[in-house]
Amino acid sequence: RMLPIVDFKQCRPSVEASDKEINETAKLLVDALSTVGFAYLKNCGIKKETVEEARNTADEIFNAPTDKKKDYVVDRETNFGYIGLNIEKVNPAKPYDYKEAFNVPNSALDPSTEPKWPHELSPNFASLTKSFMEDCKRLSLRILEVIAVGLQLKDRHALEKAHDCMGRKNNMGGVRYLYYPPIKGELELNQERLGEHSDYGSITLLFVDDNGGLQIETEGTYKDVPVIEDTILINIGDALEFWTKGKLRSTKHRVNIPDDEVKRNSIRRSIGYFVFPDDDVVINQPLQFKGDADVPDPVKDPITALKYIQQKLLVIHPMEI
Ligand SMILES: O=C(O)CCC(=O)C(=O)O
Ligand SMILES: [Fe+2]
Repeated sequence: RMLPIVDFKQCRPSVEASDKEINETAKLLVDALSTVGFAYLKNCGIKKETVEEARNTADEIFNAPTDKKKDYVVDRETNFGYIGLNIEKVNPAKPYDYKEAFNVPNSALDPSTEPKWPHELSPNFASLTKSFMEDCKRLSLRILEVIAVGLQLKDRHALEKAHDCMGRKNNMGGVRYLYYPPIKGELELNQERLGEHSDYGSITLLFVDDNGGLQIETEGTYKDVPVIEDTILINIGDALEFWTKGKLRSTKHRVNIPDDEVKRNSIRRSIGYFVFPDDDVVINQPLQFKGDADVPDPVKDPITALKYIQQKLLVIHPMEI
């Protein structure tokens, strides 16, 4: 097994943990995230049923006829909505991804916005997604605190403070439902279900189903990440790798098209909860570690999370379905 399993039982959002317990978990988690860049999280506090419900309500969208789904095609301004099969390349050097997706960015939860929720296709999608995102936010803030402890930051709440807008506007994170249909017809050479990429943000919570198929790059080759029941996956994104000057590792990963007939004919589903620093967080401002001298001056050439991530997004151009 390549990825460590980190038991989050003592650190779950609703639990009062002792410093000793937090420190132990923090060490294991940061060890994993600074080497492999991925870890399994056990006892994360989000119920299996909650994830199942969210998945099932998203299935109602994916199972709708194509012309219905077209009504909810992703809005390029807000990033809210549906992305069809063979539309997006997360690896621009590869053919289109053999996947469908539905994006719900954090801004969709802001009271000031009116996203076009697909009530007609899935009546409970909006409410279940909102409460799922609320759960993910709580867990993510807790994980950020534990990571800050593991990194020995001067202020153990420094990372949480940089994510204050999670779940509303001015933060590029959000949830993405992924739906990988059975493989049919001609494929392009080297086509994947999801091309090689690293995530852009701080951390990602990944909820995969039982089908397997995720692979991560280790020492130049892609290796299968086995499914472990009752765990979720967590990984580091580019912005946090950049901010920590490489202490935490953003590892490339993909979902390949399986050779196995049964797997090719199965639907695979996953949900990613993407955590990003708030838009205005300056991620080239060095983090402060315990023992560091006094607070340094603000950098002269600030790179905000928004600027950093927008630059990365330029390489992906979703088209109309
Ligand atoms: O579907 C998966 O397991 C991986 C999803 C992923 O890596 C992503 O959406 O960034
Ligand atoms: Fe990813």
